[in-house]
Amino acid sequence: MSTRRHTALPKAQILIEALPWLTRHHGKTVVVKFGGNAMVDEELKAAFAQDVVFLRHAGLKPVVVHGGGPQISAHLDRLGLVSEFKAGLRVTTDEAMDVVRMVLAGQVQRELVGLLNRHGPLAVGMTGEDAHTLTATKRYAHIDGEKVDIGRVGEITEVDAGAVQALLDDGRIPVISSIARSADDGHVYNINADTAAAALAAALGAETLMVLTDVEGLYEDWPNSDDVISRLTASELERLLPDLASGMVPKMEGCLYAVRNGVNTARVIDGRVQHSILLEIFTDEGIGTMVVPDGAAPEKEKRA
Ligand SMILES: Nc1ncnc2c1ncn2[C@@H]1O[C@H](COP(=O)(O)OP(=O)(O)O)[C@@H](O)[C@H]1O
Ligand SMILES: CC(=O)N[C@@H](CCC(=O)OP(=O)(O)O)C(=O)O
Repeated sequence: MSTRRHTALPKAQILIEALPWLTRHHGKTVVVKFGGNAMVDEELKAAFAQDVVFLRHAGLKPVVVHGGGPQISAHLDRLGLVSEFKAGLRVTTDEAMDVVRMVLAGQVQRELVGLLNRHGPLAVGMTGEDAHTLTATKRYAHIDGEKVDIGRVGEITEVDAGAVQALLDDGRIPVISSIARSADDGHVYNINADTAAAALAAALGAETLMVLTDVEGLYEDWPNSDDVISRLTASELERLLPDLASGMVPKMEGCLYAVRNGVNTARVIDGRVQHSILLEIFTDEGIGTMVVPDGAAPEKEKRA
């Protein structure tokens, strides 16, 4: 008797390719930073939510930290307020801080929670203010050796990951806005979302920090060529940092901080590619740029 050919066989092969990655990541915490520019397309947002829920059902513990730079700028613009960035950070007046908080916690975070919860009672939104998750003091920008006041922008001084961990232990998906409580004056601070994600990944002892953005990864010679660096060590990244342009600076500083503080890999991946998270975690190829600690053995890496 001849064996019947099943047309669905390739699907089984795809699932089997994911098996080693499923085994490797089972029970591990993955912090995913969803950026403003990767977040403006409705289909991409829905696919992002599917990926995160997939991770959760595959036995990983995803945590979402989100930005919303373009959404904040659009709202400020509607109010007739100008957006100014210095050294990649938004100059945040007291008035702008109210808008940042309202847009991140009241709009962007709510939308992400809603998209994730289409798939079940999983996501719980919070900001870094909640349960002392993120505490910060005033941060200054350093431009050409000068200390510049950029308003209510914070430098994270302490992370208490207890509330986030409790949500993970309860099987939830925490969705966190990048706002911190102030250690010094009872108000709140605006934190770059890449920086917030890296600090949380380290505090949670995450396996991976994954930063979604609107480019393929870290370009070797931006903007002159589109060669993406696929893997680099912490020391190699440290040497590159002074030459990076503003948008990439907090991302790569965050990746460096994460791998220097116990996170096994930090990746920058293209959020414009549908299901980029699944491609990165569950396929042999992987996409984007991966940062590893110095001396990391290739077999410990996800792409090995
Ligand atoms: N070496 C580099 N590789 C890739 N992108 C770079 C590099 N240097 C600067 N950039 C810029 O950084 C941008 C990403 O930062 P940003 O716009 O802040 O992202 P997001 O909104 O996702 O947080 C890219 O779109 C690109 O214009
Ligand atoms: C201090 C600072 O610059 N905060 C950012 C916070 C949001 C953010 O980081 O959003 P993206 O990840 O989309 O860029 C801002 O106000 O735009």
